[in-house]
Amino acid sequence: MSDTPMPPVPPVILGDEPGSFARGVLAERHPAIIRRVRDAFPYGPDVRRALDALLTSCVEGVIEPLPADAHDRDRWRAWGLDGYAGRSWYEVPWLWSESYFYRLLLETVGYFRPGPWQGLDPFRPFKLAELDAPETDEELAALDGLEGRPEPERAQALLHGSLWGNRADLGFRLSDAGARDRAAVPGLVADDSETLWALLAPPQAADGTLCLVADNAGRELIPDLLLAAHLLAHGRAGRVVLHVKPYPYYVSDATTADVVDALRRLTAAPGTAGGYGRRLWAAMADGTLTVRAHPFAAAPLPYERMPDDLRAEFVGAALTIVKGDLNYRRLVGDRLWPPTTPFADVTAHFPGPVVALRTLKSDVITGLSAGTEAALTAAEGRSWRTGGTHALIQTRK
Ligand SMILES: O=P(O)(O)OC[C@@]1(O)O[C@H](CO)[C@@H](O)[C@@H]1O
Repeated sequence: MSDTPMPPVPPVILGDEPGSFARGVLAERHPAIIRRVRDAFPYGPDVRRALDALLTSCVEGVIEPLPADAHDRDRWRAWGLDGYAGRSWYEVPWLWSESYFYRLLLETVGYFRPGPWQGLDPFRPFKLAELDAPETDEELAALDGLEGRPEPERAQALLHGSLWGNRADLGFRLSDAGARDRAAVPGLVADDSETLWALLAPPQAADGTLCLVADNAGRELIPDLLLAAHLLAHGRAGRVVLHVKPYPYYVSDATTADVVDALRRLTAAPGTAGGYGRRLWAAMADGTLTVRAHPFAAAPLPYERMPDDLRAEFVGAALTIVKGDLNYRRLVGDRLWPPTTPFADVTAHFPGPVVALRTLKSDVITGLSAGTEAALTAAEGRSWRTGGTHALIQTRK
């Protein structure tokens, strides 16, 4: 914790401000996602009608409750559903309305219901296209060039692979045609990687558990797994627990099925990548690498409100790495903090040392120096916050 007193806590972000990024996600990104899903599957007339109704509802309607027999209705009620049902999507916390949108989309396509579409990930075609892309082959082939380099250099390269892999967020790309082509800006807006490596220094780190809170599947998850394999192989972690989503979420968020797809992709790859894949497969088989899919991973709430069982897992970890933009919003609180608010202050609630690896794709930001904030704003106005071209590594010991 820093010594300076915390400034007043700003209110949570809502989607009601015209022209705001949050409103654009609700009014434009969500309808675009529904259309893409509708086009990607030969759903029958009932599902199509339901998707059309959801599209209308999420743009101009109100939040509908879950069906009375939904398996997780009580959970969503505990997460605030009763207070928000019947209200406009735009006037409740943005984090909540986004999360609930994905839950309702799964309801609409019959993901949780006994029937032909049960368990079929509506985002799977997009995830597979990403995994099969030639760019993935190129990224895997680049591992051969790292062989023989000193270990710290390889570790740093894999850390950056995992960090910048966070640009591969399909929700972001599906609704922002230019996102893929915009160049990443190599300089990080915050870089605590030295502290991160100190926390993962061998030999002490070799006994510790690393929690890796994953974000996107495919081209983000593969470098996450490569980083995990490297840390295990070099005494920087004794055990890795990979936290994924319990069901499809935010289009490309990783589930257990996506971990398996990524591992199969790796094991089938030639050269160095295939070796990483086989070691990771063996690590899952012997329990050195485990996967967790806690319901709270897809909760519409900040991590400050995590349940005790999940808290206990993070308490036991030597370090937790939290990937991505949404997890960052949940970690620091989905609020328009003054950008110089210390990261250590807003993550003081987190049980144990924590590192955020994130490309900037929403308005939330903390932990910048005044000079960095001023330079970014002078050069780009507000777009540096949401364009996905900047990244950060922030640590709280
Ligand atoms: O968490 P990720 O994959 O890095 O990004 C998720 C994201 O695209 O979705 C949200 C808006 O829908 C934003 O927080 C962010 O831009």
